[in-house]
Amino acid sequence: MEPGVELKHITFQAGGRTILKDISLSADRGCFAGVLGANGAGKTTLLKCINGIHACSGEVRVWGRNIRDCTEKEVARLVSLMNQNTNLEFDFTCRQVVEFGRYPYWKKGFWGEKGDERIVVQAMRDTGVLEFADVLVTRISGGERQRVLFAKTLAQDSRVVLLDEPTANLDLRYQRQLFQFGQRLACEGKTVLAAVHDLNIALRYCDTFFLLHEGELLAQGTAGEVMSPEHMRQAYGLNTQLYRNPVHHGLELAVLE
Ligand SMILES: Nc1ncnc2c1ncn2[C@@H]1O[C@H](COP(=O)(O)OP(=O)(O)OP(=O)(O)O)[C@@H](O)[C@H]1O
Repeated sequence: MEPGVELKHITFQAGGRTILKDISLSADRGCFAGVLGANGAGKTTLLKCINGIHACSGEVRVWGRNIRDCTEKEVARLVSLMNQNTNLEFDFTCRQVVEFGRYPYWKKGFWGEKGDERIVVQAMRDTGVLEFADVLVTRISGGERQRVLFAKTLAQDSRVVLLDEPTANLDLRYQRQLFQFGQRLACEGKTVLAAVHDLNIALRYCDTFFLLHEGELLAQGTAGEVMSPEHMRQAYGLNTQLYRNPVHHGLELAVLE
């Protein structure tokens, strides 16, 4: 079985600079991967190469298909991206935003396929935003908007789910809920990749890690393989140590200075 996401020698250039340099990686179906790296390391750019927003050199394969051979709607059925900077300045209701997640399944000009309403309502219920369904998305808080965007991502029901700093505006309870959803999607067999700054939340919920540094893939694999003191020093300039949390017994990363 081919991996959920496979990148072969991806290079991306913009503004006269090479932002991603010869990246090859593979993420299995059913894995929840944390994409790590300092500010500017290339995490967002990498996610945008996977869903084809950025035209890069090399090969991007999703569920065994080269995304260059797919139509826009085929790509959207294969990959969804929850973006940290999605512009929601238009006067759509929260329900309409979530309904847009069903766009890849719409027949020409048709809004709301049969069965879509059930999927949309379920996604809003799961993310706790059903009560805002008829409220304009410009009238809710940043964290509530983030949850509406996640509901849209759930409604899109793609094989691969890309989350770019998905918990940036979320309180503790919804951060946990979102990562638990990531795990659930992976258990359903999807491939989930999340760009994350909070390494301890990544350690708690992700099973695979990719560490970027200045546009290059520094390490990929388990927490122990990726978050070694040498890699963390190189990527973040910090002395760190992985240890087992005595309360929940999972791995955590301590910064030693
Ligand atoms: N379209 C572009 N044109 C020029 N430079 C770009 C473009 N997009 C990104 N960059 C640069 O590429 C580098 C990587 O950006 P990217 O947003 O992928 O980093 P990141 O790891 O997601 O960072 P952060 O953690 O701060 O969100 C940055 O130095 C950024 O300034």
